[in-house]
Amino acid sequence: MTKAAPLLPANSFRKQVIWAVIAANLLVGLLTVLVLGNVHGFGVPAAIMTAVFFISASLLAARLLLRASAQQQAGRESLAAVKQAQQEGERRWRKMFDQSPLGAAIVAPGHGFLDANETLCRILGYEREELLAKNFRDVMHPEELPQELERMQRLLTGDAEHYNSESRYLSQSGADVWAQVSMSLVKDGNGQPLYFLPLIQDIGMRKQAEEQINYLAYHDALTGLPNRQLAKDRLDHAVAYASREKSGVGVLHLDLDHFKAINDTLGHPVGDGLIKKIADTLRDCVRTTDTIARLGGDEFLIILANVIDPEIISTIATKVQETLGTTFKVQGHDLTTSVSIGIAVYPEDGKDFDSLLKKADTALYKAKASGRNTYQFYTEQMNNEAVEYLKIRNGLRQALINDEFLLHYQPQINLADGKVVGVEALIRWRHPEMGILQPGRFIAIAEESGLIVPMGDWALKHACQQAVEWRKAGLPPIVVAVNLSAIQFQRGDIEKSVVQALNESGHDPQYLELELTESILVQDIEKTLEILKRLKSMGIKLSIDDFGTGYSSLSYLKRFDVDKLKIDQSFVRDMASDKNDAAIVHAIIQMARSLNLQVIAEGVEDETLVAMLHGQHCDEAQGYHFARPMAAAAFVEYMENLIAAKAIA
Ligand SMILES: Nc1nc2c(ncn2[C@@H]2O[C@H](COP(=O)(O)O[C@H]3[C@@H](O)[C@H](n4cnc5c(=O)[nH]c(N)nc54)O[C@@H]3COP(=O)(O)O)[C@@H](O)[C@H]2O)c(=O)[nH]1
Repeated sequence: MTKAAPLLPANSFRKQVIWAVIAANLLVGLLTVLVLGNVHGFGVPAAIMTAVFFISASLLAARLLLRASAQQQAGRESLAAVKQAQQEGERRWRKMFDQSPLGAAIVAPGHGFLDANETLCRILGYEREELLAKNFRDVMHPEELPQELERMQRLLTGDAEHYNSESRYLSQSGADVWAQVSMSLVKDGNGQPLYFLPLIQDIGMRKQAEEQINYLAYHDALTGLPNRQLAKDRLDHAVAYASREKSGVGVLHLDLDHFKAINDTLGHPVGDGLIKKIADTLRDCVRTTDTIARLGGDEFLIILANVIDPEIISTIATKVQETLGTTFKVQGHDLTTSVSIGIAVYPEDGKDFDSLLKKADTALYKAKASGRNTYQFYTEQMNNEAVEYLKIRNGLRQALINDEFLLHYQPQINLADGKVVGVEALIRWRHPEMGILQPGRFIAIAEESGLIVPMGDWALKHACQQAVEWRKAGLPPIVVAVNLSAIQFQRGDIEKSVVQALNESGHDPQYLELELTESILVQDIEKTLEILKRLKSMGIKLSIDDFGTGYSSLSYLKRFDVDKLKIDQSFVRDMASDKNDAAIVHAIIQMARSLNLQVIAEGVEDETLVAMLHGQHCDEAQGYHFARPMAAAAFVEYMENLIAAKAIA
């Protein structure tokens, strides 16, 4: 607009000239009328006609002149406007180029820099002159160069018009610069390449965030070790490599023994500290080509790649056990731990992560079950056991809902007069597929899952109800002994369960005996003492089961005010042939007598044992010699037979 302003005076001057011409023509017209009319003798009309013609012609000429002038003027104006617009466009483009938040450059088809804006200089860390002295190839990352040149070549050959890519560049200091590039090729009117126009956005922050997210997705936050996802990836690679090289892969599943106790007693920060130290220690046990991963909690995974001699797996397992067997100092605590290891091997035990880990897990379970601090290779036999284990574990909850449990009762005999003084209630499971299962098959699993609590409540309730029914059926009053698990003391409300079982059934507490294991008495002693005191005050009897196999401490016998010791059947069974067992049984009976406790021997299978126990003044006995555990109805029959036999005698 500033350049258009001087056109106006020229325009009005031109109009003034034209109007002057018209005025002159009019004047000439008038003079013509006067001269022709007066001098040459034209008649007035003819003179007027001539003048009118003259004037009209003048006016027409003036109009044409004016129009032509206006058109000429407009042409000149539009040319100037185009020029002005062009200049304006260039100015805008330059401003955009210079001030763009994107790095921009003009690069010759031969890759030399023709121009570069401030942002690009800043992204790459160059002064403008320095950058313009470079070639575009100089700032490309060597690893990206071949692809990037190929893409640019495609623009030159017309195979592509434009491309976007994420590429690495090199900054002036040699650091990697991640950028999003949008590249176009500008051509002239004949389609000949003029220059490349790359627009470059620094995406370093985004890449950093992506890398961080990626790292977290594949690593354990506490130890920095690969997590399960990355372990799977590494195992897949190790298996692919081993398959090409005809070698093996060892998968070692580690689980720390009794780690929970450290967490529970010293707190989670100490537990975490120990896990970190163990992770560091494990790193030193294997080659850099092997993988140590943390699967969570106290579980680790070692992947031994390219195993040529399988012996190496045992060697590493032993090394790991020995190394982790040392003392770790964590927050001022000296901690010792041990580890159980389950091992599966590619290709024998599986070909993928899931099957190898599953088998290593099965072997780990076996290692735990066989006393911990050991390692076990997977065997097919373990698989059968694992399948059964899972079947039982999954079926237990349903068994409670479907009322699949039942109690059998084994008589307890007074050795002095041969009378039945009690029964032990022993649980069984009528499994829908596997038939009647003995407690040895499922009690430990029920303890592990916590289901022993509702199962124990069920046994208490049904044993009390049964005792009441027997009384109603006319049997003499006898004590019913119910086994309790340590887990019922830890996780359940045993006092409430007992009271409820007694109240609901109406059973006399004097005829209820609770069989406790020694492990119950050594856990949370003060709390257990209080509970047992209250139960005893109700008239309930307490016996200690499997006596001799545990801590066998005299102090707790006194403190807990128990009524009876039950000598474990492992001593009773062989006491006739094994002097040591005989001595242990004798010592337990003597100790019980001196503490004024009743004593019962379990596992009595023959008359010789009965005679020996009677001779040593053992109070009671239980075993196959008298009767096997039996169903409630069978017990009624058993008792009626006994009573009838006595009556006849
Ligand atoms: N927490 C709970 N534990 C329970 C419950 N019911 C049972 N159990 C525990 O299971 C253990 C195994 O019981 P079971 O398989 O029934 O075996 C008992 C007897 O059948 C067996 N026994 C008895 N006499 C003999 C014999 O002469 N020879 C021989 N080889 N075995 C015999 O001993 C088991 C009784 O042992 P105990 O309890 O130590 O007296 C069992 O030990 C219970 O701990 C339950 O409801 N809850």
